[in-house]
Amino acid sequence: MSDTMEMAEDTAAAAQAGAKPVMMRGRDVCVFYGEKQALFGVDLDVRANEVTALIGPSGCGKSTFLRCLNRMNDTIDGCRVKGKITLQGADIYDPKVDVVELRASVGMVFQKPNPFPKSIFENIAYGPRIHGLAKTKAEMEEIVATSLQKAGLFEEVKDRLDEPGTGLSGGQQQRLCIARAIAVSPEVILMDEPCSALDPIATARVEELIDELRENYTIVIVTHSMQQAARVSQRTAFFHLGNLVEEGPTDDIFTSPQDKRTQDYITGRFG
Ligand SMILES: Nc1ncnc2c1ncn2[C@@H]1O[C@H](COP(=O)(O)OP(=O)(O)OP(=O)(O)O)[C@@H](O)[C@H]1O
Repeated sequence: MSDTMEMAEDTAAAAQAGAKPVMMRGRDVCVFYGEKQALFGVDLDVRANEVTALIGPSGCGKSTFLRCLNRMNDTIDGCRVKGKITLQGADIYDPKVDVVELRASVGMVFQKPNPFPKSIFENIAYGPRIHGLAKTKAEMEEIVATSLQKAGLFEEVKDRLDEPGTGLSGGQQQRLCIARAIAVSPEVILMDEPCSALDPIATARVEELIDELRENYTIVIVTHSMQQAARVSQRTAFFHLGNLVEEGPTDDIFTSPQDKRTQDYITGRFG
């Protein structure tokens, strides 16, 4: 079946079942770092306008899977990805895919806020500029303002857009990085432990933001905190030793996991 037909069937089936349509789909995803296999045949659907949390003990392959979704693993020497991953039905590993465009559609926010050593304005304007999204200065100012608004940062920085992004607090820097991802109009935002370097107040602010963003974007978040997964996600996927053990609605995973390994992890028997 063609990717487009598969996608049309998914959308129809999802609508009938009251579920959100599939935005990204991984099938039989295997990842190798040199000889070492890090992921074993992962099948996972990421649904539109939902937050999907990837949880599991250290080294289980959460970040590896996340990086497959925007081909960030391409940048790691010796890393090979097998299987199929689609974005809105289109194979993202097709040789014709422009990886820079893909990473605009599937943006990424990292563990440690990493603003460029430039002004707040330039941090946001850089992506739209290289993607040719603004024809005039006024259009660029509009994109910068809207992106900062969507990331809940505009009010705090509107009077100092020409000051360095690195001068903001950690939580503000992380929201700046989220605004930077938003500025190039992504479909999906990947977040790799986005709160692990933040204090509880900044964490709460970013978690609220994630909840707001789901209205317009699809979010996949790697988190070590089960409380965070429970607070922010609608679906949770539990990984263990490179395998996807189970996935489903977050409430089900936390209240009635099907697999003993999931149960042991969420009850704190290992981690
Ligand atoms: N660049 C790399 N080179 C070699 N091996 C790697 C690399 N990145 C990850 N691995 C290995 O792949 C496996 C999965 O790692 P990954 O970072 O995806 O797990 P994780 O669940 O995100 O872990 P953590 O919660 O500690 O961040 C681990 O055994 C890890 O050592």
